[in-house]
Amino acid sequence: MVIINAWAIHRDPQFWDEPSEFRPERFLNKDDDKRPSNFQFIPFGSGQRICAGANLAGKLLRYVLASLLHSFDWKQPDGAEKIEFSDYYKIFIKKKKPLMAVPTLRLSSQDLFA
Ligand code: HEM
Repeated sequence: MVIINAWAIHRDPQFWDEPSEFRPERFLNKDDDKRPSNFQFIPFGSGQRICAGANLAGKLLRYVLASLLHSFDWKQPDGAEKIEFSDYYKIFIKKKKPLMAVPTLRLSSQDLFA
């Protein structure tokens, strides 16, 4: 059985410039082909057992993130340390230090949150 380690692939400098840097703009250029068919970017796995919800998740994630940013102002709790981005990998990736974020309602009416 071959086990593909997506964590290692997603951080391989052979495929990604400065792989540990948070640079979401690297996904903006559609001509720069980093799609799953090239097996450089496989958050949903690949092949026969590829995630059955990949398309739904791709659409939902944008909607969920946009809704959270639109509906709330976000800040760290008082006295919190600087946000720490490092992570570790076992079966899945976890942040080394949990991120605490405090939402505050930002829409003018409760009805707008429905
Ligand atoms: C960001 C969200 C998600 C991520 C990162 C994700 C990732 C994955 C991964 C890595 C696998 C294993 C693929 C493999 O074995 O090669 C998987 C399997 C699966 N996922 Fe997701 N998934 C997500 C959301 C969803 C959603 C929203 C659904 C359903 C509505 C879903 C349904 C499934 C199913 C049914 C499988 C098993 C497919 C099979 O074994 O044939 N996933 N997912």
